[in-house]
Amino acid sequence: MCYTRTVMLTSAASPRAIWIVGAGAVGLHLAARLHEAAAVTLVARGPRAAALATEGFELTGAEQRRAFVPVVDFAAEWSVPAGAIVLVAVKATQLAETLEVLAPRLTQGQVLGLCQNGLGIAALARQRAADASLVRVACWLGAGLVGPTTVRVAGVFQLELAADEEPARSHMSELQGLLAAAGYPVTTAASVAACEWRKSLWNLAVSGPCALLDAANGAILDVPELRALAETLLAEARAVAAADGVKLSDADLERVFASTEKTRANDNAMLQDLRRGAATEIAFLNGAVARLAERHGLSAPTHAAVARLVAAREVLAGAVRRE
Ligand SMILES: NC(=O)C1=CN([C@@H]2O[C@H](COP(=O)(O)OP(=O)(O)OC[C@H]3O[C@@H](n4cnc5c(N)ncnc54)[C@H](OP(=O)(O)O)[C@@H]3O)[C@@H](O)[C@H]2O)C=CC1
Ligand SMILES: CC(C)(CO)C(=O)C(=O)O
Repeated sequence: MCYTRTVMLTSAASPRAIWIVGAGAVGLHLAARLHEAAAVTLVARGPRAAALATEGFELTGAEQRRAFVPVVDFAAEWSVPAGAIVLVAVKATQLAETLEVLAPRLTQGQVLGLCQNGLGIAALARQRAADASLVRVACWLGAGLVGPTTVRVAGVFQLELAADEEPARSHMSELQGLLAAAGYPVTTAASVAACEWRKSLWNLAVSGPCALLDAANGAILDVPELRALAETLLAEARAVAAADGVKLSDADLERVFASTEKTRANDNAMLQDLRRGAATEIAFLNGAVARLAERHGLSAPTHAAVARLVAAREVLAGAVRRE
């Protein structure tokens, strides 16, 4: 079933077409803000696709907006218009299967923005969508789906973009302008790897420990043992990042605690995933650091332990089956 209404993009004055694949918390936040400045189409799946097409969607909490944009069902026959910027806002765990279907629908050089948290996201996309112009979009925001068409927003800090080569870098500048026009503070990182590491630091130090203890983010600041654990995780991450060619600054590490202060009441996404028995992104976070450490002849034992414990919780929560 395809719910697309006709969007004509013919004249130079037409708004830029932006296709957002994945209509969850991040996808709907981007759609709600961007649709005033661009011609946004959502690619959704399952019953959510029909609900979004008939009811639209809303942001609640720290940001209140209602929006209504064209919706395409992922399971239908569809193709992406050649000039469209495509933002992929599915979970890291859903990226490979999504790109399997999306990549053949892209034209050579099409801009692909990757919104996932985690390390190795751009590398995965390079393997699956080799002809696309990849732009990394790190989302420093807190939001969660509280219904099929409702997103609760906890706070929006910034988006950080990165691209490693032309023409992706030029496309990144255009995307930066569109996102800024939509009200996001937008910065850029020196490289895709730096962008991935800088954003992942927060998730590496906070998400796993709080998810394992069923605690809100603030526990990292309030419980000295957890703060010490977070500092150990950050120190290990910094050494592995350096071996990976990314120099993380003291400010990058300190920002983890400042962001936690601003989101102290939030239950992080990994905790929410475990609570609802869903797979987490641990393999792209602490698990990825442990693997990279090994590749560089280092060890990151604390990341390895957190990754194993979260993986065990996934099994116990019924999110993944033990083979
Ligand atoms: N939420 C947040 O505050 C933040 C999230 N991020 C990152 O952004 C990414 C997305 O997170 P979030 O929005 O929270 O996740 P959600 O689970 O809320 O949204 C992902 C959406 O993508 C849909 N989806 C998955 N595969 C497909 C597909 N092939 N076709 C169409 N739709 C698909 C999912 O559908 P279904 O429900 O059917 O699985 C779901 O609706 C993650 O990597 C996360 O780490 C980064 C910073 C902050
Ligand atoms: C804003 C912050 C740091 C915490 O909510 C985040 O970006 C995340 O949850 O991934």
